[in-house]
Amino acid sequence: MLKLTNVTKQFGNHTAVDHLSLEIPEKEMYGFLGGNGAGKTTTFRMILGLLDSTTGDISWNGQSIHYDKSHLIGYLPEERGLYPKLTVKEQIVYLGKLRGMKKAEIIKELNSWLDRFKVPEYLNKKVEELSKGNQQKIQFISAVIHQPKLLILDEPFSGLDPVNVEMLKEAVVDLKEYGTSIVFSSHRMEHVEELCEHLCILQKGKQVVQGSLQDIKRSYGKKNLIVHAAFPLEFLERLPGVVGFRKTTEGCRLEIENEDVSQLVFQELQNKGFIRKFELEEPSLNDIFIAKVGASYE
Ligand SMILES: Nc1ncnc2c1ncn2[C@@H]1O[C@H](COP(=O)(O)OP(=O)(O)OP(=O)(O)O)[C@@H](O)[C@H]1O
Repeated sequence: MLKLTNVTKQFGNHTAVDHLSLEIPEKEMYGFLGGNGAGKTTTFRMILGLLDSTTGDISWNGQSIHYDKSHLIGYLPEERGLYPKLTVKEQIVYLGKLRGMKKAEIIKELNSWLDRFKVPEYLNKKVEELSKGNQQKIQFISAVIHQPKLLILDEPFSGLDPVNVEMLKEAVVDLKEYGTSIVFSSHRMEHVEELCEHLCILQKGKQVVQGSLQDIKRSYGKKNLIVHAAFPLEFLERLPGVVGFRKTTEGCRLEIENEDVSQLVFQELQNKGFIRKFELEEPSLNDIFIAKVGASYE
């Protein structure tokens, strides 16, 4: 289990990470969210031992994490860094050996990943000859080749087409099922919503939301109401309890204070004309993210 207790990182007077505490057990994918500059990469660097925390403690199964534990950890950084002139094989063999693996073992593992990603022909290609998306697959392989117990993925799906996103998602879910603890950062809320049971949202280094996805949604309270109708719906905006209104091609999407407000909306719609859809929805993670940090996303 990865445990961060009251971790703070200061750069001069600037507090990049402010009393961060979290726990990530085995077989768990933890969503780590925040706008630009929120402190995600700084946290990852502290977990990796590349930066020392100013105060607080980071431990893996009860022991402090040091840089010499790097074989335990796999890291896919946001800024990709492969050697363009090396072939895929040379590259991964080099990185695997740094993590204490034997050449034969590395090649076996690499071939199985290349097969899985449907690119076995890339084994002897230079990295610079591959498309950006395929380089991304190789970078992913370089992060998992040594079967790390803890995997840190910073924006793993950026730059990938939808087919490859699905392929990588399946790989990540399998690693989780296999027992890996995964920390996953993304600006794409729907990916986090799909993959993570627990998450936190950072703003200016502080956790403004944390817990299970289900509890976070429940405690947010507000719900969305989708209405499709054959008559104008603007009047709904003025009803008490309706806190947001967005016109859509087929009707509108309301944000309501709580689910009881849907009764009132339903009554107001009756006898006004044909209603094709009336549906109460949980708030999306995107709604919650925008409500909590939207004003200062940049
Ligand atoms: N080495 C450093 N020296 C000084 N300030 C730093 C350093 N590294 C990060 N910061 C500052 O710490 C804050 C957090 O940065 P960090 O890179 O961790 O954010 P992030 O959440 O990863 O953002 P993004 O989503 O844009 O990658 C920012 O205000 C940044 O300017």
